[in-house]
Amino acid sequence: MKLNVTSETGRLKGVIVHTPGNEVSLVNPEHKDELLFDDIIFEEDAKQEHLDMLDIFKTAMPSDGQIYEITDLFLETLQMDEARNYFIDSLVDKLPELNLYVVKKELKDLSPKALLKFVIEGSASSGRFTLSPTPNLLFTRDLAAMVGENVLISKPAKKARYREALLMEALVRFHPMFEETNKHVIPIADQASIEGGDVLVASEKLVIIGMSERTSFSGLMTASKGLLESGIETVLAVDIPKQRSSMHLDTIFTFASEDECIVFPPAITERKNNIVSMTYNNGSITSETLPSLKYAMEKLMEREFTFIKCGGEDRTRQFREQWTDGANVFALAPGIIVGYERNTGTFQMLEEHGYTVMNQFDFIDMYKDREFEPGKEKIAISFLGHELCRGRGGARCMTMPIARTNL
Ligand SMILES: NC(=[NH2+])NCCC[C@H](N)C(=O)O
Repeated sequence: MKLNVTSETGRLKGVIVHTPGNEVSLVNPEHKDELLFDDIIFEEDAKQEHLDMLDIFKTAMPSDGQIYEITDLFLETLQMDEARNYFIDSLVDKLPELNLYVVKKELKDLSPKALLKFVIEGSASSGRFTLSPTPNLLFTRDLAAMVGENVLISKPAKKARYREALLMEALVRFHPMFEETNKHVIPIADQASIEGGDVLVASEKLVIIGMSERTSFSGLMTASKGLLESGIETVLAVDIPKQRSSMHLDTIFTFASEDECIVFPPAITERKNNIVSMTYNNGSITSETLPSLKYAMEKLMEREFTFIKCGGEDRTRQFREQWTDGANVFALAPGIIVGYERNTGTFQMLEEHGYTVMNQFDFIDMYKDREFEPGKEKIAISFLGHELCRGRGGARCMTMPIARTNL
């Protein structure tokens, strides 16, 4: 599969996900905050909700579309001696606070499967050494972002996500799937942070990056420089509130179609002069402050945009639905989106904007005997995610698209 993503809404052809496993059952409520979970989640239901979400994807994707489980890709990577050694060395060297040098030899002796289990769940069969689990692996979005044929490997801001990032780095570096892509890695400065949830690929020319709790100024600037050097014409930086509830730009702003976005009004439309556009001129970056995101997008993309309010008009509902990822929809094709069913105010707004609202089971049933072909009809598909949403992420957070085709 050729890896290439030049929009947020082009028809989805390839996507990397992680169906939650035992690691979420290992979250102790005493440590949930440092593990970036706001509650403990029930593994069996979370798993089922996730598998049901994947069934929607399978129904909507073209017949040659592919859904990859990230643990399968990690395992294939760690089966290569060179990759395994590289990964263990970086784990020991880059996370010195874990004192893993003590068990470095033991780690090298583990089978690829046991090593992966140790990294994700935090304990190896010998039980001699334990770490906290990595329950956020579920949010594959944050580990990297495909931008055109380039890949930006995230540098997480939070310790709880460091191990995931190292796995991702080894995956991109060694897995044959990334053989072409790994020649086009956007470099990020040391000690800078940037996470995939802050990177939105608006078009082949325009990337939007959130400056958030997770993406630092230097993360933003080095990523922007790399992207502009790789052929992106403009990067729009969006300064957003640095807070838990909106840790990434995609928690308050996502694309639904080529000219419609779902937005959380208090942090998007009610903020002014928080946008900086950056372009590249003869080796240096030129910047300009712009009054609003809508203004900037309309100017740069040369079309009008409709911003649909997450939660609808009622302010409390806007806040409640943003908290449960109402603004975090994922597009399977332009105007074909999925989001958590509980965000009823958001779905109502989508209906008012011409979307047919359907639940996951009706959608799957409707296309069980025929292939889904995206056409003019806009469809907002709702799915159950009462457990999943407690991890503070929605459909976009749980997906890392690697191939989309523009219709
Ligand atoms: N792209 C996203 N919005 N991801 C959500 C990640 C949520 C996760 N618990 C974290 O705090 O890291």
